[in-house]
Amino acid sequence: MNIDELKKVRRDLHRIPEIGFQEYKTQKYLLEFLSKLPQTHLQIETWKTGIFVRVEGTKGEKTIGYRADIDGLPIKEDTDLPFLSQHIGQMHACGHDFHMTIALALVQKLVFDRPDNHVLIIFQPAEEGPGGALPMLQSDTMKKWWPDVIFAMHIAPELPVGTVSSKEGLLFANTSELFVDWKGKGGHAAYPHQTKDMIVAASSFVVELQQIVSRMIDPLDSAVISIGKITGGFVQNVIAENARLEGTIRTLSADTMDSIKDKIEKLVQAMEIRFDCVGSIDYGSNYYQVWNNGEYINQFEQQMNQANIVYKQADQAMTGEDFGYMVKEIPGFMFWLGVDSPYGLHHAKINPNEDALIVGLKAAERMIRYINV
Ligand SMILES: CC(=O)N[C@@H](CCC[C@H](N)C(=O)O)C(=O)O
Repeated sequence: MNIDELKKVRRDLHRIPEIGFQEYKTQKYLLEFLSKLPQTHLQIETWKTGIFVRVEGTKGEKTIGYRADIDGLPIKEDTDLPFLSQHIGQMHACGHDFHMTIALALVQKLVFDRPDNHVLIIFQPAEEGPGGALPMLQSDTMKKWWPDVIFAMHIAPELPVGTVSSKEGLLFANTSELFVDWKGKGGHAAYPHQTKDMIVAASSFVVELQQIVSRMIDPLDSAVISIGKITGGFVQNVIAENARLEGTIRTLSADTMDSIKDKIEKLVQAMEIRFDCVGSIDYGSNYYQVWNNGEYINQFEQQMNQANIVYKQADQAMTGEDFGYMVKEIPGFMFWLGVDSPYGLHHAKINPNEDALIVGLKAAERMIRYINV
């Protein structure tokens, strides 16, 4: 695909974002694209809303895995792009439209100019939640086509086009979702003493929560607790009987994650006593950290230098990625692809520079053809 074809595919996909495990139109689009390629050395198997694509290598000694995530986010797009999301309230605000486009272009290149090794391209649903990587990893198709090495990319709005970035060891954090439901007693807004106000309980809890990271975690360690959504109540003059908080916890180690969860549980108990209410915690989905293999990061840096793509040393980030489960089981790595957008990941105005599609394709293809397994 040339840049115009890459842009077209990216824009088609950008128009139809779908959240985790509902990527039906996305899967259909991907399958239609793949069905138009010569099928002789191509094997395609669907898994839920995801797809496994295997390109048979000419020598076939090893299998190189490459993973692209395919889901969008429940965000209302706030751009004036002509290819704006057609699904109101859903958006590719994390670059998965880029990731898929590059993966499709990669398959196309590889079927016309086959590599020595086999290649397994994984179109994975539900990266933003509840997580498709772990169940895909455990699937029969994955076991049958198990790769010897695996890698993936993620767009980086803060990096210029022409740049990639990564590091050995920990790249992305351990994550856990956090949902807390509060149940008290509703009533008339003028008679608060007859109620158990869950707006006040939930608000106090959010404020107290901030002190776990700032006062109870070693400042030389790092952690994040963010609440992204609060719901509760029905109308301005009725005290809310229920409230719900939705957030996420990020840590650099599994031990710190356990310690934070323990502190959150104690805080909920304390709030139950203070507000005479019931708090219930659900940790939703948890992602294992992304740990990059040092040997492959060295190779990646060398290959990028030879391809005239600028390689920068990355810092570890508090983003999460269920790709962490894949590199836990299979040696590999993840890297950032510079897309130069003033708005960051998960922002309703993010608009990555499409020139980066060529760079991402070149970087991925180079690794697939030249990685030394
Ligand atoms: C790359 C990226 O932005 N990933 C997401 C993963 C979210 C996992 C889960 N829903 C959670 O919030 O813990 C991220 O927000 O980092």
